[in-house]
Amino acid sequence: KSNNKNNNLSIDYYKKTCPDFGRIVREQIQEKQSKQPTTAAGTLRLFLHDCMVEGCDGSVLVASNSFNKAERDADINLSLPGDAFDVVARIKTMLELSCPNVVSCSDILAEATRDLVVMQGGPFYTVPLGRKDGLVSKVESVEGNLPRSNMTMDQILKLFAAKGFSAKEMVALMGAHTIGFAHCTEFKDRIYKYSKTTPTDPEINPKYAEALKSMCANDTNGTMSAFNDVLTPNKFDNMYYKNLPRGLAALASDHALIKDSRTKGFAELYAANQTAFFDDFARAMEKLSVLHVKTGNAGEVRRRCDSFNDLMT
Ligand code: HEM
Ligand SMILES: [Ca+2]
Ligand SMILES: [Ca+2]
Repeated sequence: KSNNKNNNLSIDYYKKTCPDFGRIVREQIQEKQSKQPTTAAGTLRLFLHDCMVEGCDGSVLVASNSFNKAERDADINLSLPGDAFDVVARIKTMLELSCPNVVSCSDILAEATRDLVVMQGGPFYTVPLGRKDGLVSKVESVEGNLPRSNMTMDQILKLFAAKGFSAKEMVALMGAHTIGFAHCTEFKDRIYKYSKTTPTDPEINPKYAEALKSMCANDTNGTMSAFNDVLTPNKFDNMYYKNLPRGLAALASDHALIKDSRTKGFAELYAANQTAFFDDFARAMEKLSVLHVKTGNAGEVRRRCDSFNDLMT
């Protein structure tokens, strides 16, 4: 059952016009994820970055051109991995062969994200379909709509509240960090210049802090990264929450979940009860996946996911 009504989306939107939609998405994500195991986490983050800016409308997929500097060029989006964009492009190519000009890129991203979460062991949730792709993607729209690892919990809660998410839903969504990476730049202040008296946050597990330091010391070109869940980085489970009290979170924003009375109880609940986490994560993802969706004439079905159909807009 969907929490969101009146958005004109439906589960069987492509039933007549593109009956193989679900199968094609599943086949492509399985092939891609088997070859590039970072695809799932990258795609889940790409989906978040799409939905939080202008809604789930594929605006993050558009590449900049001479007429327009797009969202992709915002500094926070530069670390989105190419494999995530690639899996969407591959699905689009296959769908254009099967049912040309029918399936939107925003629907592809929403469905692929869900299937990748399931493939990594996470919960199934329904993805209603019929999103149209947005006609706007501006680099300036990004700032202020996406969370940063150096934000206070107060700022993070406000940001998610502005998109309609409760503290509990936000904590459940953060469980996405049970898979994937963070680059050294995102946590180097916590290990090298935490305070005047101690360079390293004493709440990071000391052995883990040493491992992070020696890894990031070799980070000459900014490519080194740590798992957001160091124990089960490829498995979608509730380990991320169990890691928090052990000092095994690299990102300050992850550790902050157990430092704030508004979020701590939920993080403890999900650490103790994976079923509760899966249920709440699934409902929160359903909600995220219909955030400010565009239907009818408010958008288009892009021919290519990385450009608007009218190249001069
Ligand atoms: C307080 C809120 C959040 C903050 C501050 C935050 C911040 C970050 C940062 C800094 C990274 C590392 C990016 C990099 O260095 O490449 C990251 C990765 C990731 N984030 Fe979040 N995030 C938040 C919430 C979420 C939510 C709600 C989701 C999804 C529902 C999500 C999904 C992911 C995933 C899957 C990755 C791994 C990406 C990869 O491996 O390529 N995050 N996040
Ligand atoms: Ca968007
Ligand atoms: Ca995990």
